[in-house]
Formats: sequence, C-alpha cells, structure tokens
Amino acid sequence: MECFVGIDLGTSSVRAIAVNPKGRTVAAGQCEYDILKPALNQAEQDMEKLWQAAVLAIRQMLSADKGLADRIRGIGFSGQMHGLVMLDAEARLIRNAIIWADQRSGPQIEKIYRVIPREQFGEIYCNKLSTGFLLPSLLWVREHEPQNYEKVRKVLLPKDYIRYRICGELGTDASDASGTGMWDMKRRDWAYGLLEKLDILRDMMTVSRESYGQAGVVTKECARETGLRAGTFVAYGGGDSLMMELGNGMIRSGRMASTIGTACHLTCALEKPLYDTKLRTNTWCHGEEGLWSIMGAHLSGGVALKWLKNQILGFKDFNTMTEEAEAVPAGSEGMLFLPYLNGERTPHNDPDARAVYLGMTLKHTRAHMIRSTMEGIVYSMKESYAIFQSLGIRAQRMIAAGGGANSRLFCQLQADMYQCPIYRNQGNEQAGLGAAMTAAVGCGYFRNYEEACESMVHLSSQVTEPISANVKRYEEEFLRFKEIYHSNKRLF
Ligand SMILES: Nc1ncnc2c1ncn2[C@@H]1O[C@H](COP(=O)(O)OP(=O)(O)O)[C@@H](O)[C@H]1O
Ligand SMILES: O=C(CO)[C@@H](O)[C@H](O)COP(=O)(O)O
Repeated sequence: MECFVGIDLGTSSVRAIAVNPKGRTVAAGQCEYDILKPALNQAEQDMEKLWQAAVLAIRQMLSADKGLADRIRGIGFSGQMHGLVMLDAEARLIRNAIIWADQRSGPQIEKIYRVIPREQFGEIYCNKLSTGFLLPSLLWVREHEPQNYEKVRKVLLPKDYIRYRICGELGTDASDASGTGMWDMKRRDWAYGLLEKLDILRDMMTVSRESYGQAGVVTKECARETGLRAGTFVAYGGGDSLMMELGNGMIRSGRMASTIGTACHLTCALEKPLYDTKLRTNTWCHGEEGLWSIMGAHLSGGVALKWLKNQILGFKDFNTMTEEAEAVPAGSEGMLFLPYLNGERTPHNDPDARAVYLGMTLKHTRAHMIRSTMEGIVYSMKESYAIFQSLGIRAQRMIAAGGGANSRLFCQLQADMYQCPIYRNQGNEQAGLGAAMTAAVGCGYFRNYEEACESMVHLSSQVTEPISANVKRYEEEFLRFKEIYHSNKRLF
C-alpha cells in the first residue's frame, strides 16, 4: 500500500514514520540527541548533527519495511519551533542553531520594544516576544557576533534546514514562520514593516507557503545518503504543535490538546486570529489555511521529568520511575514543584524564573519527588487552561499528546486537574502523523485535511476519567502552586 512519511524534528530526538492512508504506522525510525548549553542561559543545537540524526532515523525506517522507498508518495515535516538557523552565501551553516529554549536575548527584546512599542508590535504579531524566538536571537547575533551576522544570507527554522537537505530548496511555512517574531499573523506573511524598522534585510527571509504546499522533490544526493527515492514529493510541513493538531484531527475549534514533550503546550484551533490581550498565551497560524491556533507554552515540561530521571535520580526508564510515584497520594503529601528549570513563557514570560521544590519534610521520599515533579508540570498547564477558559475557549474533547501521553500517571493527572476525560490517539506520533498528512494532501491523494483526518486520525477507545477525590485535592493545591512564583519572583 502507498505511504506518506512524516519527519518530526523534536528537541530531544528526530522521528521518521511511514503511515498508510488509513493512518497506520508501517515503519518508524528514531535518533536521539541533546541540547547544548554553552552557558547557563543558552541552548543550542548543531544542525549538521541533527541532519545526520535525521538520516539515521530515515534509514532505520526504510530498513524496517523492504521496498518502502518506492511506495512513499510524499514526505512532510514537523519541527521544534522558533529556533534560528543561519546560512551563508553558499547555503552553509554559519554557527549552531540558537533554539527555542535559549534565554540570552532578553535585552534584545527590550531594544525591539524601544523601536516598536509593545502594543503596536502585539497588534501585528498577536504575541509577546519571548527569548528563543528567531528575531531576538538574530539581533543577539548582530550585536555579539558581528562577524557571523555579516555572513548571513538566509535565516531558517530548524526543520526547514532538514527539508533543505532533502529537496535542495529553501523555504518555510506559515505555521512555523508565525513563531519567529517577525510575522503578520492576520495577513499570514512576513511583517516587512517591522523588519524595515529593525534594519533587517527582507532578503534574509525565505519564501513562505502553507504546510501542504510543494517545496520540491527528493534530490539525487539525498537519495544516495538516505535511501529515499529521488523525485519523491516533498511538502513544507509545519511547526510541531501545529502538526500535532492536524495529527489529532484538530481542524476546527472544539478539540484541545495537552502535549507533554520536552516543552509542554495546551493548544486549540481557532477560526479567527484571537489572542490574549494580556499576551500571556501565544497565537500561531494553524497548518490549515484560514485557521489559527492558541497555545499556552510551558518551557520546562517533560524535560523536567527527564532531568529528574537522568541528572538527579538515575533511573533507566520513565515507566519504572513513574510506577513508584503512583503509590504516593494525590498532592504528594504537601510537596510541590514549580517546574521553571528553563524560565517560563505562559503566563509569566520570564526567562529568569527558576524551579523550586516546596514543602519537603523528613517523611518525603524520592517517590514523592517524582510525583510532585509530574504534578508541577501539569499544574503549569492548568494555568493555561484557566486562561483559555477566561477567553471563552472550551474543549469538547481533551487529547493527551507528546511523549507524556505514554504515561498512565500523566494522563490521570491531566484528567484530575482539567476535570475532564482525557482521550488519546491510537498512534503515539501525532506530530509526525500531521506532517505525513501535509504530504498526503499536498500530493493530491486527499482533497483536503477534512478527508485526510477522516481516514488517518483515530482516537483510542481507552479514556482516562477524573477521580473526584483527587480533583478536590488538586483544586486546593493549585492555589498554593500559583503562589510559589509570585512569592519567589524577587529571589529569582
Ligand atoms: N513512559 C513515559 N512516562 C512518563 N513520561 C514520559 C514517558 N515517555 C515519554 N515521557 C515524557 O515525554 C518527554 C519526551 O517527549 P517527546 O514528545 O518525545 O519530546 P520531543 O518532541 O521534544 O523530542 C520526556 O522528556 C518525558 O517527560
Ligand atoms: O516553544 C515551543 C512551541 O512554542 C516548543 O514547543 C518547541 O516547538 C519544541 O517542542 P518539543 O520539542 O518540546 O515538542
């Protein structure tokens, strides 16, 4: 049967999946990597290494199913958003990518707002600027590495570089471009007026299209390197949270996704470019033309549990670790965790915020530490949920997504804290599925996303229901959780 490939360039690993038109994954490959931390407030990745990781993931996928390369009708992409990749005149990488988790560009954001007042900027961009967005990172390079800035001819988002290595064409899509900080959200185009005021050459931007548009075809060189078939259709794809929405059938309002990846997001599709006028949440262009998406973004999501597992407790896998936590009562007997290991976006937009464990006593064990860490991650998403509700955004269905959806306890915590049933996708690579769907629509296999979702998206029959005693406990503890940031802000 014919297949579509989705390549999802996450922050912790790259995954390649081949899915058939019924949405079933027939082959998959994955290759992991880490974030580089040249300084405490910096986060970078070497794009050449990420490309090599993508090659390995593609090769692994192809080797799982003989003859697969000839059955692939199209390839689409999903990627970690916001990061800055800089290319010189020969389209060579100039330096490591400065990724979304980077916090160095606070001063550049203040300088931007001195040129274009915050409210004026917010009206065009529908967002507040955050550290780690492409625009402030680029201005940081202009100020601190002029020798590198002089060489820049094109700026790209991370997944756009991987696509470039596959089809040889430079370009981006509206969903990912909307996370750069220099985008006109309502017109779905670069905000050329803002760029001019900031003295950034418009030539540095690549063409921007919708996610299902054709970016090119697999080149002969890429075919030699990866085993893909030269000439295979390549679609633009989109930012990971927007591709995850496609992969969960979120092509109109009504479904909400709660994603625990390296970061965490709460997202919902919108028919209008609605945004929080207090600019606590983000609004992006959806992968479907004519739709937008609202997002509560939490920068230290699943990575906080990974940090606890690898750096502190030394567990081999997540399941053994979280089983211990299941034995601890809801609320971790008064122990709370504020998960801001990486600063925070929603609702504080504060790169200087830091993590805190609160309320520890001699009674507490490592199992309490694990549970409170997981609870802290979900409390932070509950803050976004409260903002969405205040904006009148309601979910008829809440879908758990990202790596965290593999965890029974994470699903239970989400049901208890949002106080609603939690659904899951039958597959566990929703962003990769969404990326594959851009290719399926782009090459004309399906007429539109409506048709693609009908055939390819299937929710699991397993639903996690809230436990009423836990609901009550978490409502009380949530009030304490919200206090931690405000009471400690001065100390951060
Ligand atoms: N079995 C599990 N139990 C609990 N958490 C898990 C499990 N599997 C993955 N996770 C969480 O998911 C995160 C990775 O999510 P993933 O979507 O793969 O990340 P990314 O897209 O950023 O590469 C981990 O850091 C961890 O917090
Ligand atoms: O900053 C954001 C979205 O606004 C991040 O979500 C990145 O897009 C990375 O996602 P994951 O790798 O955690 O899935």
